[in-house]
Amino acid sequence: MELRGITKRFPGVVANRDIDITVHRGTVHALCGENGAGKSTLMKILYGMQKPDEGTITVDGEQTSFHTPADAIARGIGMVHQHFMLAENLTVLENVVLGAEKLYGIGARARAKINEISDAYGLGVRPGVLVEELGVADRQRVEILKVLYRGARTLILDEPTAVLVPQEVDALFANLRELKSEGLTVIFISHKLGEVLSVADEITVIRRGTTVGTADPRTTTSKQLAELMVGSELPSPQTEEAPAWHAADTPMLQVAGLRLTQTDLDGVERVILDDISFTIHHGEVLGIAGVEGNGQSELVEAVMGIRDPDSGTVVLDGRDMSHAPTRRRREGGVGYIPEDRHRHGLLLEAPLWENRILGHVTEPPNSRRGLLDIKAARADTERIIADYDVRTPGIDVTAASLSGGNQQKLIVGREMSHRPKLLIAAHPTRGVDVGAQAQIWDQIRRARRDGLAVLLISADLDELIGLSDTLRVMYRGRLVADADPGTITPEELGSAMTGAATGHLEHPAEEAPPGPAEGPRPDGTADAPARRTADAPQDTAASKDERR
Ligand SMILES: Nc1ncnc2c1ncn2[C@@H]1O[C@H](COP(=O)(O)OP(=O)(O)OP(=O)(O)O)[C@@H](O)[C@H]1O
Repeated sequence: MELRGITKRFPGVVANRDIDITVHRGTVHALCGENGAGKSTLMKILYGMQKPDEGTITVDGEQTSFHTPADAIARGIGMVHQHFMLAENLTVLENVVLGAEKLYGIGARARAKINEISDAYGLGVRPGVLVEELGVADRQRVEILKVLYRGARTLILDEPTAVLVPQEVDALFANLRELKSEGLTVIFISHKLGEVLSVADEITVIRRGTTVGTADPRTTTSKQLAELMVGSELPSPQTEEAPAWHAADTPMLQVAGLRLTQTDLDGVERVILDDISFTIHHGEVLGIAGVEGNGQSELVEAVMGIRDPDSGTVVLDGRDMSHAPTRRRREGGVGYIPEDRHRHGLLLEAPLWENRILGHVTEPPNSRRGLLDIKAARADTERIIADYDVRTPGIDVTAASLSGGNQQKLIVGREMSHRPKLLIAAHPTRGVDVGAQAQIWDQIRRARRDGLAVLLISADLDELIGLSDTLRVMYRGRLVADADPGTITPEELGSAMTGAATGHLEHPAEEAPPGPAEGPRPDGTADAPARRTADAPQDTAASKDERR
């Protein structure tokens, strides 16, 4: 596939400027670049979601132009989005055939085809299972299978490893190698440079909308790749960890006996949060590790007052907030970086300066003596954009027009600007490039030294281990084990999380091959002694068979 001279302009921004890329069949091709470099725009063009202003796309020697994703699919190009688009209450088979009934029907032929594809690429997908019973990694495989079922020979994956634990990443990469060996082509976007180097055959680097070069993963280091991305030597490759840090004894957040149940459509009651209790002290980061879907999101929403638990208490800095609305909790000093930035973090169609006010209407500098101070809010938006390096043509563009990573930087900047006492941070650096990630980590560490308490949820285990003072594992709505962030490795933590969570599911494809070397941790260490878990009941992550 050849892209030549691709240019795409948006008001005030040239997202892609004369981009050239050649992707060879049967390879894994990675696309790297800073937030806002133009990667997603390029992939959207390739998938028919956006039309380039200039340039040509040639597939198998034939020049093509895509007007819709259907055109791209017809030419064998499929995309797996970061947000999975599966219907939970349908089976794998139903999800796969939905909208593609004409291909192999909806019965035995479709089932046979799914099994055939699954076997051919070692995906281990079973057509009869309900999607709601599947973990994140399995859902991703269903999404991949869905695209293959429609005849894709080239797969575009948008940050496919963002939600996976290390073992699942290894398994995904094994799948990608399998696809490649069958002559399929994979193009993927990732900010995790260690992973890029371990799986890609070719790397194209985009900087400020232009291709600045290709890198050979066999001879390039993460540092060199990052420098190619930013266009200069990295000022400091690693974030500086403060000297040994001890949190104060004063509790900032006390959660006790939190229980949340939900009744399914068929009347069955499911326990989402089961007797959750913990305390976070002033200056303490409590990290909660768990495979997505084990109650972490609901816990965050219960603490924020977005969800009403059945019972339990939430005490913030000595004040009972158990029944307080979200706004009062925020005014009580809670900063919130939500998991879903589009649903809870931003007003996508509003300009950046209005988004800067969002959730903080009554606080300075946004308001003065009860009145909105738009001038001050606008000026502060400019400041956040400069401080957090949010790449945008201005503060009057909509949040929707920012790249994903830049949207995230805006949210982090907004929440940190109000000097919260407690920060509820769900995946605070998801989609953020390596440079900005280090900056956000530093911000959180600095604020922690001034007493900030943090409830941290993250699928990035390096981040979770690197930032947390206390680490707990969540499984099926319960906090089942403690881990020592000082000694545990991401692989061990990943095992603790997946071992419990997937113990009852079939995972043939998760037999990971000898995987590529993992990158270093944020604190610079590579290996650590065995995991130490405490107070882990018998049926917990720690004691279950970790690899099925
Ligand atoms: N619909 C749009 N309207 C206006 N500007 C846009 C639109 N989509 C993207 N842009 C701009 O184009 C540029 C490239 O954005 P893009 O999303 O392609 O970056 P990216 O490399 O994928 O970044 P990230 O790593 O943060 O996802 C950015 O400056 C962004 O603000």
